[in-house]
Amino acid sequence: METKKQNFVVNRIESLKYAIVGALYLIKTENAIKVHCTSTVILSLLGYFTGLSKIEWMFQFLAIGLVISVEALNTSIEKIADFIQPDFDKKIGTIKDVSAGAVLFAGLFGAIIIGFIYIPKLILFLYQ
Ligand SMILES: Nc1ncnc2c1ncn2[C@@H]1O[C@H](COP(=O)(O)OP(=O)(O)OP(=O)(O)O)[C@@H](O)[C@H]1O
Repeated sequence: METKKQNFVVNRIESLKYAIVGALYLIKTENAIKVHCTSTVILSLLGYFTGLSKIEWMFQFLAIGLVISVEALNTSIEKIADFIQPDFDKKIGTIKDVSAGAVLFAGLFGAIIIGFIYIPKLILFLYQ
């Protein structure tokens, strides 16, 4: 029983290692992910200096996490598509377009959340 429990913990740590390798690969190779990481730093600094509330921080990180996660899945789908069909294929094109559409949805709603947080602060800053 103890061995099984240990294996479970070891397996989880192994999986985490693979996930970190994947995340580092994305950061090193994908321009979109680099842009999102830069945006994360900028938004975190902006949040710090504008004094976000706990709820605003939660929504900001939720929006950032949503966009980065969907972008990562989109990259994964693109790579699978390129692997199974390196040549031009209408169906592959649709698969990639749909996957890119998911990123667009996440980005759009992420931007709305960020807008809800910062637009009132901007208005207050400009007119007070
Ligand atoms: N093998 C293919 N067959 C048909 N259409 C393709 C194929 N590869 C790409 N496309 C079309 O080109 C678009 C862009 O594909 P691509 O793989 O270059 O994604 P991208 O968003 O430009 O990639 P990145 O995330 O690296 O910037 C797809 O959404 C699709 O419409």
